[in-house]
Amino acid sequence: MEKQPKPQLLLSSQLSLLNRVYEVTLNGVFLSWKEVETRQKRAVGNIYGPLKAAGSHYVPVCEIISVQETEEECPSTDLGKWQKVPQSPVESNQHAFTVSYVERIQKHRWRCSEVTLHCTDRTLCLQWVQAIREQLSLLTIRPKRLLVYINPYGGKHRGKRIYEQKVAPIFSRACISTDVIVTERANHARDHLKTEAELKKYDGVVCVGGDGMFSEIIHGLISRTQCDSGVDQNRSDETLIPCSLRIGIIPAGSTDCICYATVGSNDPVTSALHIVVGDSQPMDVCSIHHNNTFLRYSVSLLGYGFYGDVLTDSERKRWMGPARYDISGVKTFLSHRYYEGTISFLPADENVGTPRDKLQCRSGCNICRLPSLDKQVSKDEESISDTDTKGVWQVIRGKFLAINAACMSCACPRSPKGLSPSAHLADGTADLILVRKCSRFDFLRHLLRHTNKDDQFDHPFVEVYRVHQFRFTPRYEETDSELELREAEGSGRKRFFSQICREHPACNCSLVHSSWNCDGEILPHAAIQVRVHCQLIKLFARGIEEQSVFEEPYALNAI
Ligand SMILES: CCCCCCCCCCCCC/C=C/[C@@H](O)[C@H](COP(=O)(O)O)NC(C)=O
Ligand SMILES: Nc1ncnc2c1ncn2[C@@H]1O[C@H](COP(=O)(O)OP(=O)(O)O)[C@@H](O)[C@H]1O
Ligand SMILES: [Ca+2]
Repeated sequence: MEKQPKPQLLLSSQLSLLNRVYEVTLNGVFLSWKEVETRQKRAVGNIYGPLKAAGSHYVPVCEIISVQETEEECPSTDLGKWQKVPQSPVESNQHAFTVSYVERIQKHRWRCSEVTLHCTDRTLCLQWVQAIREQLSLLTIRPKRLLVYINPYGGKHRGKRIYEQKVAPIFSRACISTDVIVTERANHARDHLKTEAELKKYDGVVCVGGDGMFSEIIHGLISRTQCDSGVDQNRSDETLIPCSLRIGIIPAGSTDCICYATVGSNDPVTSALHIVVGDSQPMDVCSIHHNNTFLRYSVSLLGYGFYGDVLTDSERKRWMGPARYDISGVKTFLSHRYYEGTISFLPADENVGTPRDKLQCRSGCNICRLPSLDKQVSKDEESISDTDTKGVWQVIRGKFLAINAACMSCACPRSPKGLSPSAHLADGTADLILVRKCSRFDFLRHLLRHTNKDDQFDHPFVEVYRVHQFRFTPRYEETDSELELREAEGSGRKRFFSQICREHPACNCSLVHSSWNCDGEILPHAAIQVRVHCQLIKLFARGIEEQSVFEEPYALNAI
């Protein structure tokens, strides 16, 4: 392996911290402070092992939040402290600066930590502050100005408080200026972004709320971007223009799966810190059309049958807060409804992996770095029968308890590995999961596997495909010729029965329709066409970090 050149040393001094002397060093990559060993301590070190690792701290410059000159503590209270070790020249000083930086704690959460270093004189102190600030100013990926939307009614109605108490102080410490809009109605944020917001003024948009609120933000931003570039969203074959502004999610909703699946936790402070350091995570977006009319975009779950019915029922119980999903989940499970229809899909190349390969998408994911692009764009219905070897549409008919498409894992606290644990955030594909009609007991086993380590796809009634595009037509909307073709395969009695049902859609037979749950919103149509747009948006996130990143902070040989 090629040896990395050592970064240039910028500043190095002996400064004091909690009555001890440290060698403090700044280079273009790290700020480090290492305790200076006294003879007495070295002797202890010989007994218990080297002191170096224990007394050394390394903070990557890109994880420093801010630096400021520290207001002096009252000298009289400090005096005793300083007098304890009077020999050292650094300890008689009163000048100090404080560096705030990212610290990793358990479960992928980040915290803002601080170190205050004391200097012999003010000149040295200012020199340090200036040197660190200069390094921070080179980090041009960091946002300086943000547009914040808060949904005050998301989740447990704590959005405003979460922002004011946990997020705003971090932004102000990082010298980020903000314009804050507390929404007054549903779609306020979407409409404001679409038509009014002066987007040029900002380096990013922050969404304080749940998946539904995030959905509003991306609808506003994507529509605005297409509109500004003259792209017609109603055409399902259009190549959409990626949005340039990044979006930060401060979780304050009910499921918050987009935050959880891109950061690894639902923690407002962690999200705020990912925004401050200027992380960037590209993300796929599905466009959903009904004939040639644009309906919606989706980034997480698109679910017909079970998840559609859970959402429809839970909307009536919004007053319950996040618990509504549990109550509606049990109710929907007990109703055990199945739906008949046809799904056709354009499978992805196998070199992007498969939904069952157990290769999870993590920070710096290789599959997302070289995404598989949907080269064959379907122009119309004809391509369903396209026999081109590059991408052949496949057709599946049947009775389904659930049809789910996951553009990413959809991991959330309810299901830590998610609906499709190996789905990728930015590979240009979605995982299409078909759960065929089965017994209640089997369906329960499948559902419960979302909550433990067992493979939820390892059932004979579950199929999963990695796709670029798919379509769904519920049986009651199939054209007469399609139905006749299918019914010719069945018995005359079945044909008579289904005809009756088409005339009585309210009866409890297999022709009753469900709705699509699209990132927590109900879609008005059951027959839809879906296409994945690779990396259409970017978040202030970096994907879920491997655990070892915080267990062994950084490769020390890079220093
Ligand atoms: C009987 C035991 C059942 C356990 C099943 C656990 C499966 C959990 C899989 C959850 C997948 C969630 C995908 C996220 C969807 C969100 O977009 C949506 C809206 O979230 P929001 O309310 O806006 O935060 N939430 C739901 C529950 O539909
Ligand atoms: N001020 C508001 N009043 C009512 N509804 C709003 C407001 N702002 C946003 N919404 C809507 O609230 C819905 C739920 O928001 P979300 O933040 O996702 O919370 P939850 O996760 O609890 O569903 C979204 O569909 C969003 O459009
Ligand atoms: Ca994807």
